This record gives sequence, C-alpha cells and structure tokens, in this order.
Amino acid sequence: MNESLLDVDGLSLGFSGEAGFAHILDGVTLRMKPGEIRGLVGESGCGKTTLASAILGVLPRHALKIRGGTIRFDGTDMLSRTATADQARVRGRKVTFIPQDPFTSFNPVFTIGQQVDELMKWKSPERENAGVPRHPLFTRYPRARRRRDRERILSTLASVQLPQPEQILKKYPHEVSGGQRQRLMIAMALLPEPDLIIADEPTTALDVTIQAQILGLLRKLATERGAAVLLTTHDLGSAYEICDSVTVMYAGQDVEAAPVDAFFNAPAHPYTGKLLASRPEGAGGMTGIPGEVPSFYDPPPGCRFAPRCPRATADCKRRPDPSHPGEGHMVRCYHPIDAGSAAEAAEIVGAER
Ligand SMILES: Nc1ncnc2c1ncn2[C@@H]1O[C@H](COP(=O)(O)OP(=O)(O)OP(=O)(O)O)[C@@H](O)[C@H]1O
Repeated sequence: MNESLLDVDGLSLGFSGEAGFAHILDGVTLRMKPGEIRGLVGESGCGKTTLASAILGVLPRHALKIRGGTIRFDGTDMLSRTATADQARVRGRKVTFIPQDPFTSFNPVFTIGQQVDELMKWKSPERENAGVPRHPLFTRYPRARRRRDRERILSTLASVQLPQPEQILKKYPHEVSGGQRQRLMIAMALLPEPDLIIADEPTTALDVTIQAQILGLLRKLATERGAAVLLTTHDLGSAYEICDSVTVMYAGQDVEAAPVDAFFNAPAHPYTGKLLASRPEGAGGMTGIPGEVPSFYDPPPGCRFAPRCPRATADCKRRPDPSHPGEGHMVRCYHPIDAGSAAEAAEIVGAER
C-alpha cells in the first residue's frame, strides 16, 4: 500500500530566459506521510522555494519547462494538464501555504476580516466542490454557512493565540504587528482544514524571540489537527526543534533525506556533514563551505556537489542512485560518510581546516 500523502518523484524542471535555460531542479524525489513534519533545508538558492512552488502549482508558466518526473498529492496528478478540477480542489484547500513575508501577503485596502471571509467563501471545509473555479458573480455564500464559518474563524484565531479575535478582524493589515500577521497567516492556512501545509521560511521576517514561538505553535496546531507540514528553512536549529524528518537540497538536487535524529547524529552525504559542521555551534564553527554553488545554466554533470566535495571521484560525474543507510534514511552519494567511524566524520568536518 502506498501511504504517501505527497509523492514527488524524479522532478526535473527549469526556466528559459535571456541568459539561456536554468536547470533548477534535477531529479528531485520527496515523499511525505500524513501528519509528518518535514524540513526542506539547504543554502539560499538551492531550490527550496522552487520545489514548494511546483507542488503548489504557482511557478511562472511562461518560462517554466518541466523536463521529467511527477508530483502526486493524495492520488491527484498535480502536473497533468487535464486534471485541473482535481488540482483546484487540492490547491488552497487540501494543500495550503504560509508565505515567507506576512507583510506583503495581505491586501492593504481590505480589513483582515474581509480577507478571511473571502478565503472561507471559496475554501471553507464545508463548501462543496471547494476550489472548483466558477464565475464569482454566480457563487453565493449562504448565510448559514457564513455563520458557521465565522465560528470557525474566531476559534482558529483564538487557537493561534491572537487576543480579541473579533477586534482583529475589524483591523487593516497595517494595524497589527508582524508577529500577529504571521499568526493570522497560520490561522488562514489552518482554516480550510488542509492535509498539508507548505510553510516557506515562515519566520524569516520576524524577531528571533517570536520565531521560536510561532514555529512551536505551528507544530502544535498541525499535529493536533492531523496536518502534515513541509517547512522550508535554512535554519537547521528550527528544523531540529520542530521536524520529524529532513530533506537536504543542494543546487537543485535532493542529496539526503532522513529522520531528524539520523540527520543530526549520522549524516551520510558529505554536503550534509559540511552543512552541520558550518553551524556556529558545529565542529567547524561558522567556517562556511569552501567553493561556490554551481551555475544553474551550466551545472556539473552527476552530483552537483562534486566540485566542492573532498571525497569526489570520477564516479560522481553520474548522478548516484539512492541508497538507504537506515530506516527512512536515503542518501545519493558514491562515497557516503560512515556514521560508525569518528575518523570519517572528523575527515569531513575538518578537511579544509
Ligand atoms: N523564473 C526563474 N527564472 C530563472 N531562475 C529562477 C527563476 N526562479 C528561480 N530561479 C533561480 O532558481 C534558484 C533557486 O531559487 P529558490 O528561490 O528556489 O531557492 P531557495 O533555496 O528557496 O532560496 P532562498 O533560501 O534564498 O529562498 C535561484 O538561483 C533562483 O535565482
């Protein structure tokens, strides 16, 4: 039985532009089970947002070219050009989104209440055929459903710890703080009762003190309501705090996926080892990783980390198939770190020191 909620398999895509074709995602595989909280980590520019946007179906169509692979959500083919009604039922209803920047995500000219009502008019869990596009003029918002939705809205705002929810709904976006706006975003992502929430660096724009609170709240509410969360972040500390599992991306490739304990205690891909070692509290101390991320216009063949990898050999010019060093642990590397060998771990961490 296939118990995946989300199944991204071998996804390769890129964008054409004046500078040529940018090969962004290269054979990415990502699976999520119902209720799982998975971190999608990697350096800035490694393709986390592109992957999240591909799942949500919001990549710019004019330049996008899908070169291979599939995205299936609970049985719906999210890349098919004919299953658009099913895709519309999934997007914004079964899969919702928490954006990076709560400051630009609201429309400044409507009150928060008007914007939440509009969301529920279309995406309420009670709405039949939720998500199927119809002409807005011919779609009523029946009074009885609107009343029940209002109850849902007030209780969800209370659950994200927004005081005086009725007052907040009357305000305009600029009248509430950044932290409150991000709580509202979490509430709006929860209201359709989704099976998956994609949170794209949801706390980057906030104060460090508020970040941990918001992530803790997201984890608690998603778990209580049985929703899975895909959290894109470059903050490994956040991933450690709230995730069950982690997928590591490097230059548009998934290089490793592991339960959170294995990720931190027994990383197998040399890039993961470097990433962990370059944390301020890691063995390398804020050293960074020598070398540069390759260009997406002319990426190296095979493993894209090979040009920076102390273990690379000629084999690495072909993309490695996945291997499985442990339960739920996948790595794509011809020369993985042996978790049992302290000398190997030290070699990876200290190779350039
Ligand atoms: N429409 C596009 N055309 C060309 N290149 C693009 C396009 N969209 C994204 N890219 C490139 O794809 C790469 C991956 O970007 P993406 O935003 O997915 O990375 P990221 O890991 O989410 O980064 P960050 O952590 O900074 O948000 C970047 O080099 C970006 O410039």
